[in-house]
Amino acid sequence: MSTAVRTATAARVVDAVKVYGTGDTEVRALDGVSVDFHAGRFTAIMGPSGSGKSTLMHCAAGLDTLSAGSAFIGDTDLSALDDRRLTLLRRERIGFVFQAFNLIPTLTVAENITLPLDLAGQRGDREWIEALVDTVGLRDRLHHRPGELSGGQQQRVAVARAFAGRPDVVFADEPTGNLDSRSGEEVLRLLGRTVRQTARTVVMVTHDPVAAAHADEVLFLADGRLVDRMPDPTAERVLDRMRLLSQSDDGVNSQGRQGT
Ligand SMILES: Nc1ncnc2c1ncn2[C@@H]1O[C@H](COP(=O)(O)OP(=O)(O)OP(=O)(O)O)[C@@H](O)[C@H]1O
Repeated sequence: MSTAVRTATAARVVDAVKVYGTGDTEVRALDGVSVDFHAGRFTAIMGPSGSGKSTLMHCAAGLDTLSAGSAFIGDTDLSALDDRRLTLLRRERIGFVFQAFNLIPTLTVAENITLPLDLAGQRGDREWIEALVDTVGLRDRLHHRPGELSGGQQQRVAVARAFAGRPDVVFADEPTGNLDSRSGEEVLRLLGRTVRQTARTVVMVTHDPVAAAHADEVLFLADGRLVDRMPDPTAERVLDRMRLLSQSDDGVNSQGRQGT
């Protein structure tokens, strides 16, 4: 794989609409969202339950398709790709970290880290992978199986795996949801450090203001719309913003939808 040509925007969606169901059961999970995920930055997506966070992430990452609007990875319009090309793009240009670590129990840590590359028939950049192993602090665990590791260590393997192919962007969906606060903190610091040291891009969906505070910027969704952006967040400010959002959410529920 060629080293990616860095554009200012690693991923973006433009006028993104996602509608589930039809008629009475129709849900507009995304209702006209436009957002750039800047290259070399760590962005968190927050919002009340049902606000569209996971839908936005899945559509931006090519795991789901938009009903209207466009999603781009770099300059590639995902809607222009057939299933095969989309699978290749996900494999080669996107990394994923999920709440469940999704490691293969029969493979060693080292084999899990390079699995996406092995599946793609690529050797990968050895120097990069060696540096990643040190960044995640797992050099002395490389020949262990996931079952011999703590939850935090397993998620660190998943983080290394997500970055192994030097992806344009890593999407993380509640990456600390299954971890105690200390291990969660370690994984978040690791994500932040990897972004800063390697100029990679991370987009993370989270419910947790403390987790969001590790990002360079927090985006807030409500009712399928982007309602605010907060650079240089702190947990307190994120929490305050979320409180306001859930209050206005109550207002929307009782008084009908209000303009954003
Ligand atoms: N496959 C689906 N079929 C029907 N409706 C869906 C589907 N996926 C999501 N929705 C609906 O779309 C809206 C947005 O869901 P989404 O999961 O994106 O929100 P979220 O902000 O990630 O929520 P949470 O914080 O609870 O995980 C919700 O009303 C949800 O019920």
